[in-house]
Amino acid sequence: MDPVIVVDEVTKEFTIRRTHSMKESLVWALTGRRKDISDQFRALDSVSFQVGRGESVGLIGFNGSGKSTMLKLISGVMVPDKGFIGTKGKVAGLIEVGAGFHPDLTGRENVYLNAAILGMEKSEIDAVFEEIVDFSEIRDFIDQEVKFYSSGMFLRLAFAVAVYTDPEVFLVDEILAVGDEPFQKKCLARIRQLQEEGRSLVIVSHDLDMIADLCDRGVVLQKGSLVFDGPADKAVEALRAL
Ligand SMILES: Nc1ncnc2c1ncn2[C@@H]1O[C@H](COP(=O)(O)OP(=O)(O)OP(=O)(O)O)[C@@H](O)[C@H]1O
Repeated sequence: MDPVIVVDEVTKEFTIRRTHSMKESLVWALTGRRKDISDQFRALDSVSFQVGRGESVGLIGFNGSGKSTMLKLISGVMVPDKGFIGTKGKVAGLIEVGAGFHPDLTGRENVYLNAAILGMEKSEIDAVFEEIVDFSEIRDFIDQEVKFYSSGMFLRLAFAVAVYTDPEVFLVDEILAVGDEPFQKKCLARIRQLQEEGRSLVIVSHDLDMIADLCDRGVVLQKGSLVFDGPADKAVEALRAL
């Protein structure tokens, strides 16, 4: 396998800030503030897997199992506490829809901003701008500030920008959740096109039938640990049996 993503023994912990009673805080202060008063929560525990060039991998698991955290680590918006993550080629993602969008800028300005963040030159963006707008089908709103967009309109523009930036590796988290049915179909068709072009995909979704249909492989996370890595249909069976 020619890996484009390597995840090696990756651990990610979050600090949970909970409220403490007066007594707890007092005891903590009087005992010399020795023990850390905040709790550590391990969202990912020594997870390892690889994604090969041209492969489509579904990342599945119940709520809170660590899927989105894993995608954020692969995209580089978060860093692991332990372990190593490596990627090859341009990675584009649809992780938190609209996260890279600035609310006070228009759709048009955000397309340029996001595409530039994803490494495109202005001339390259000019060349695909019309296609991005056509794909998103929100031409009438492209010069409106995005703070007035609906969540579906955000998704449309964010998905269009991500696919037209020509990524080697495409990361998608619950892509279809807020899009209407015609747009979902269009996104799926575009994803299949990326697959045919030999791009690598990592998809997070609770739509297990779609994962089984769309992906070659499935990785199952349970409470932050990898519990299955194999053919997508078998991964879905493994998750349903948990
Ligand atoms: N920034 C953060 N600070 C604290 N805890 C976090 C943070 N991000 C995620 N977590 C915790 O890590 C765990 C894994 O979250 P994550 O979003 O990766 O799960 P998920 O598998 O994508 O869940 P879902 O299917 O519900 O979207 C959860 O318990 C969540 O509360």
